Amino acid sequence: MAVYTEVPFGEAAALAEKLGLGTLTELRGIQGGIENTNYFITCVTDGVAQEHVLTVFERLGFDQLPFYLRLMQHLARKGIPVPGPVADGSGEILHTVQGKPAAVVEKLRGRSELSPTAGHCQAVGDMLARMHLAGRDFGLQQPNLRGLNWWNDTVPVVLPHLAASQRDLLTAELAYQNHVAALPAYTALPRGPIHADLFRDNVMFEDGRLSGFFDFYFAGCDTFLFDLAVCLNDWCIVHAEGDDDGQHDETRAQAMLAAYQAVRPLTSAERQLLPAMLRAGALRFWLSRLWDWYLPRDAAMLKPHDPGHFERVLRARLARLPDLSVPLLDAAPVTA
Ligand SMILES: Nc1ncnc2c1ncn2[C@@H]1O[C@H](COP(=O)(O)OP(=O)(O)O)[C@@H](O)[C@H]1O
Ligand SMILES: N[C@@H](CCOP(=O)(O)O)C(=O)O
Repeated sequence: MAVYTEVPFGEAAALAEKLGLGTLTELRGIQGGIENTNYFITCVTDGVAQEHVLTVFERLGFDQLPFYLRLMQHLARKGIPVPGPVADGSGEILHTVQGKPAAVVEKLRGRSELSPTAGHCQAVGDMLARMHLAGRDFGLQQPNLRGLNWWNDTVPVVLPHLAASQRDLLTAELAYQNHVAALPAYTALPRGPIHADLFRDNVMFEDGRLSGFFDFYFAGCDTFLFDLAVCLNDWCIVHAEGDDDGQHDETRAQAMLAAYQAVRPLTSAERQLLPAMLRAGALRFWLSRLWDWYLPRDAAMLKPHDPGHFERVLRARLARLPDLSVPLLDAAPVTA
């Protein structure tokens, strides 16, 4: 668990009261997560206890946060199961805790599904496509802050820590992704607000049904295809504790792709660039994990993710392109 900022009970209680949540009775640091400080807060009003999540943002600034919080609000209002941020009396959803930006959002029901079936992947593909459609008329713009520019800036920072074969792979893949970004097909890819980190631990299921997407704090405007590739790389691979080889599980991958396409069919440019985006998704998380690993921040409890996993995923995407031939669908696309 990462608790970078210890929040005094009194300060959390004052915020809860300001937000009309009632009397704070419990403030509990959350297991899991790596980026921000998170607490479950329990508040009581008229004898009824309700839980929310208090997030103190560690890297994102006051100027960047309205994009994420308003996006969550926008999607929640459009029926996408996303935790809505709690506003104060004046409608403000961005707050301050320990001098840092903070938000309080609804607590989703359910739990993460770390060993997903094809059914779970189907549910995620369906909701991901609905989310992409629902985000098309969102008014704020912000780039994916962990996109190509960040990769170009960060690769030189981690290279000195790596073995020669890793340096070669990272450098070559970065060059390839810069090449892809300049292709006309890439420019033609449909774009909009994307989650950009929709891993298994950022989705909740309750009684087998998808109950929500959360952790939008890596979201940004980017290609929908990148978002889908990030999901395929996490939800639809053969997971073997400690020694996975990054290979796709074809059944789950097809389930996710088919469900996504039943809502928003991929364009020809997207079909063409899916393999490149699978590589991009692997590069993105290999790089951020290397960065967290070799340049760690102080946290009360923090378990960095294994960078080697995404190195294996990237090598697997290079060695064998998965058979992700996109099935032709009869289903009429859903419009938002
Ligand atoms: N809205 C929410 N509803 C329920 N649980 C949540 C919610 N937000 C966060 N959590 C819990 O907190 C953990 C860490 O949150 P996460 O957003 O992944 O952290 P980080 O901000 O560090 O990325 C999650 O694994 C989940 O258990
Ligand atoms: N999903 C990323 C890490 C991002 O942090 P989290 O808060 O979603 O755990 C990864 O697995 O590297």
